[in-house]
Amino acid sequence: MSGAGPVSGQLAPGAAALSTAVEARGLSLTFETGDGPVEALKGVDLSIARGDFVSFIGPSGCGKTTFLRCIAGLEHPTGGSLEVNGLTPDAARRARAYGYVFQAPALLPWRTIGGNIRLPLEIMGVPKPERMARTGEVLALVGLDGFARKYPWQLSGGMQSRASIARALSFDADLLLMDEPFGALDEIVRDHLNEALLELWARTGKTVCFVTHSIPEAVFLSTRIVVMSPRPGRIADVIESPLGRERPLEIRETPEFLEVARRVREGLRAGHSYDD
Ligand SMILES: Nc1ncnc2c1ncn2[C@@H]1O[C@H](COP(=O)(O)OP(=O)(O)OP(=O)(O)O)[C@@H](O)[C@H]1O
Repeated sequence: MSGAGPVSGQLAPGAAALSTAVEARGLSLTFETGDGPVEALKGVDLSIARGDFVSFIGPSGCGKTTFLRCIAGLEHPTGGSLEVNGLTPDAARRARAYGYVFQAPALLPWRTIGGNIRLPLEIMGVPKPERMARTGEVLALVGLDGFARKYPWQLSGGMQSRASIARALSFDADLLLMDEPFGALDEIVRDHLNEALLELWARTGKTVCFVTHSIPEAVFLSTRIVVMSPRPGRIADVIESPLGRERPLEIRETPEFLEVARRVREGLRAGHSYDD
């Protein structure tokens, strides 16, 4: 993803001095269901530094999406504490502290790509000239210059993913929450978007929370990998990546990379993740 220069970071009021983007202490969320309580998260302790790229990996139902939704203020924890840029998740949401990229691109089919990207800005009441300028900037940032007037159906799956990332970047939040954004794409497109995402992260310095089911994707992208296990949803391991920030795709064949992948796999096994 190339084109525009880095965009100015916009933080929640008072957040500029903070070095921590997300701070969870003893975080729990139990859903009351017809079949009884479901402990989607239990006793989660995690501190995410600003500028980190943190991946969440674990089997279905271990609480990855629930944790992201708690950060976004879309679910409310039933225990513990959670701060986002030093604010409660609700206050952070109102301060537009994050951009959210969903599993599917979820672009409105009746709006052009530019129209989709501008939508959050329209809702925020950003003046039209600024909206147009921002749209151009973020499209360039994800490598989609010249596609503003196209409709979603005119773009490939990979380009739609880029467009949904551009939409999440439109109001320049310094935290990007990404819930398995590339899960439905073929491997070659996914490789390409992984490289593009790393480049974007390097250019913008944003904090990224990224959910994935793929060990190689988690290891390739992250500065830290959070391995989760289910029933109850909790953190089984947190792995600090020894890999540098410069990461060509070939790094996946190096002994260092394979060693991190092995540790992630071990963490998944220790959580009995794929055995039951
Ligand atoms: N709104 C809800 N009501 C009841 N239970 C829920 C709700 N949302 C999630 N759950 C349950 O909470 C647990 C954690 O779900 P969550 O979607 O966070 O897992 P996940 O790790 O993201 O899974 P996946 O990899 O399949 O997306 C699961 O058992 C799920 O069924």
